[in-house]
Amino acid sequence: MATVTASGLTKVYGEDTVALDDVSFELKDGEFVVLLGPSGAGKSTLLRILNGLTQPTEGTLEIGGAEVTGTRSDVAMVFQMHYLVESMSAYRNSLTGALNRTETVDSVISNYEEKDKDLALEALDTVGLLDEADQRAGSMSGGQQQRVGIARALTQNPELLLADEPVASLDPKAAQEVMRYLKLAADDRDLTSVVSLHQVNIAREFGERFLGLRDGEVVFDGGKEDLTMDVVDRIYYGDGDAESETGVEHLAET
Ligand SMILES: Nc1ncnc2c1ncn2[C@@H]1O[C@H](COP(=O)(O)OP(=O)(O)OP(=O)(O)O)[C@@H](O)[C@H]1O
Repeated sequence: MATVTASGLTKVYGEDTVALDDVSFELKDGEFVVLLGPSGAGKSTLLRILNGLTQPTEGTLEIGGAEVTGTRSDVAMVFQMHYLVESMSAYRNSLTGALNRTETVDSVISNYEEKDKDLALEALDTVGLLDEADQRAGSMSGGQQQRVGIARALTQNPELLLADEPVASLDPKAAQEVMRYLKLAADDRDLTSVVSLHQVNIAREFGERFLGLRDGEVVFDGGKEDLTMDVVDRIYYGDGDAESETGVEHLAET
C-alpha cells in the first residue's frame, strides 16, 4: 500500500511534444485506478514517471511521502508484452521479480533467498498458476503468460503496482481473466494500483476510480457511476468542452 501524490507533472519530449501537461492527483492507499485515454494522451508517459523510468520536466511525484527520483524496488510494472524467458518455467520467471530487490552480484549468480522462492510461489498461487509452476513459459497461452508476468511483478513485493495496457494483445475472454487475477492480486495485497486500459467495458468492470487523459491533461477523475458513455466519448473524442464538463467538477470533488 502506498499513497501517491502527483503535483503539476509535466513532460515535454524534445522541443515541443507535450506528453503531460500539469497533471495533479492523489491516490489513496489501496486504490485501484484505471487510466483511460486515446492513443497519445500520455498514459504510458504517466506510468513511466510513476515507475521512475522517466523524469518529469516539471512537477513532483511522491510515493509514500517520499519524492521519486528514479526507479524504486517497491514499484512494480506489468507490461503489455510480458517479456518472459520462454525457455524457463513459470516459477523461474516469477522468481526473477525478486531481482529488482537483490544486489547485482546475487542476481548474476541467481542466488535467491528462501523468502524469494516463497514469494514467487505465493505469487503464482495468487494468479491461479501454482499447478503450472513447472510448465515452460513458452508453452503457455497468452493469458497464462500475462498472469506469469503479474506473478513476477508480485514477487517484487511492491507497494505500488502499475500495468501498461496489460490485456491489449489478448482476446476478450483471456483479457477478462487476466484482469480478474490482476484485481484479485491488488485486493489480496492491498496494493495501490494504476492500470491503463483501452477496452472501456473491461475498465468499467474492474476499475474503481478512473483518470481520463486527453492531450496530456486530466479531463476526468471519478468513479464508475460518473463514467457515462458521454464522458467516455469526451475522453476519447473530445468536444472542446471536456474539461469544463467533466474534469474540473470531478477534480473539485476529489
Ligand atoms: N520517448 C519519446 N520521445 C518523444 N516523444 C514521445 C516519447 N514517448 C512518448 N512520446 C509522445 O508523447 C505523447 C504521449 O505518448 P504516450 O505514449 O505517453 O501516450 P499513450 O496515451 O500511452 O498512447 P498509447 O495508448 O498509444 O500507448 C505522444 O505524442 C507521443 O508521441
